[in-house]
Amino acid sequence: MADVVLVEGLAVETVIGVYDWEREITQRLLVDLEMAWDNRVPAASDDVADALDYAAVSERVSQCIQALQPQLIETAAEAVATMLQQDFGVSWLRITVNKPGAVPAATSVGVRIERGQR
Ligand SMILES: Nc1nc2c(c(=O)[nH]1)N=C([C@H](O)[C@@H](O)CO)CN2
Repeated sequence: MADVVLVEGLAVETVIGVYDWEREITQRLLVDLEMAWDNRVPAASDDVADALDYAAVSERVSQCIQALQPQLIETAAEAVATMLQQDFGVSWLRITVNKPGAVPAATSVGVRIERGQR
């Protein structure tokens, strides 16, 4: 399946980080998602119930990370992947989690993972 649903630059304000000072503040993560979905079905029905609802996905991704308050962005990415596969039935996904403020000399740092089969 070549079709995907995209979420790009989803800003998530959360407690995240390894160091003690990071546990006392919130920081911004930017999340990009590519999720396999057969978009021919919602295109034919014109019904959001047949679509992978990017608004619902975005809300759940934010909730997932904010509830977890992980130390590592790797942990955030893995938790989001598991949630999307289990709760939304996404068979394949690519997730990028950026932490733009983490390394002042870099525009951003982040991780990217792929899970499932296309
Ligand atoms: N691969 C990673 N390296 C680091 C992470 C991380 O989440 N993944 N986190 C930190 C600190 O929390 C850092 O962001 C503080 O500036 C260091 N390295």
